[in-house]
Amino acid sequence: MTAAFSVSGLGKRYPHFELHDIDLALAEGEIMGLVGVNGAGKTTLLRILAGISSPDSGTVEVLGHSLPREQVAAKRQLGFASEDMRLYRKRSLRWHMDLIARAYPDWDESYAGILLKRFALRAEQLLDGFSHGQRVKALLLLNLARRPRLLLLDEPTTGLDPVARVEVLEALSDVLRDGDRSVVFSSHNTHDIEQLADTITFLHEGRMLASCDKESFIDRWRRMVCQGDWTPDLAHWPQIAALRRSGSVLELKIRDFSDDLAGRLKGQGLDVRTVHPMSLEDIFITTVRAGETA
Ligand SMILES: Nc1ncnc2c1ncn2[C@@H]1O[C@H](COP(=O)(O)OP(=O)(O)OP(=O)(O)O)[C@@H](O)[C@H]1O
Repeated sequence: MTAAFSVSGLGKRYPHFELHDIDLALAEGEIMGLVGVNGAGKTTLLRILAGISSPDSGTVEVLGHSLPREQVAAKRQLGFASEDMRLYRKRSLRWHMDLIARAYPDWDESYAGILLKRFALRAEQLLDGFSHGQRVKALLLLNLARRPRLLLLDEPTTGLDPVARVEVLEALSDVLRDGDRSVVFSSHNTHDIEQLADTITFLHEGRMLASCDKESFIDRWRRMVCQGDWTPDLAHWPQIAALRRSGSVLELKIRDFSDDLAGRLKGQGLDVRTVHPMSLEDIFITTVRAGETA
């Protein structure tokens, strides 16, 4: 299968930040969610994939095109939307739609019409009068109606009200209905990522902490509530990513969960009372705090 993108040994240095040695790929037809705290490097990675910024090391291939050499061909087939992108405030949305329709032969006017209705936008209104959420939706419409094979979205749901958020998430999942289109989006909202993404990538301080398909990701983690005394030996168990004590009750956050764990903990004097799945948010916070790979 062709990769929507693949990067290898990717590095980018800024005076106070470095993206370190990222190896990452996404199969066509899939959605990847990028999770990371402020300043983790999500935008930096997206801008490199969009051909807006060049890496200092490593290789980047987007839709079979090697960047930066073949970036014109790649850019024709990818869409990139981020909050800080400028639209012409004194022009209408219709004016922007016509501009993009002239530049991109794959522009789909009937899909643009559907999105206008879905996002409740008025094509003739000047961008000047758009609210933040309407601008986000306008930017998405302009990108989605181009029907790009790869859509790169930097925090597409930030600042949207709950209804608008769901509309945007639904529009994104619609993108994938027709086959080999792919999406990479960043978000602080792990619920959005959990809902939409096939593959989840954690970035922290410019490093990739983890990347894998959502089901395996969530399946690897558990929260276990145990009764008993903590023994120093347990501190060396790699599966225990976090511990909270309240009297004789211990709450353990477990990575690489296996069914034999309860028996092994029993051998250390801990009775496992309950075992719970963990949300993506909990997994992310635990991973970042543990400072290790998920
Ligand atoms: N052009 C630049 N010059 C210098 N430093 C930069 C530049 N662009 C990004 N950085 C730095 O790189 C780091 C990562 O920024 P980036 O925007 O990629 O993070 P992010 O994960 O998208 O964060 P946020 O969630 O806050 O948007 C930050 O410390 C930022 O200051």
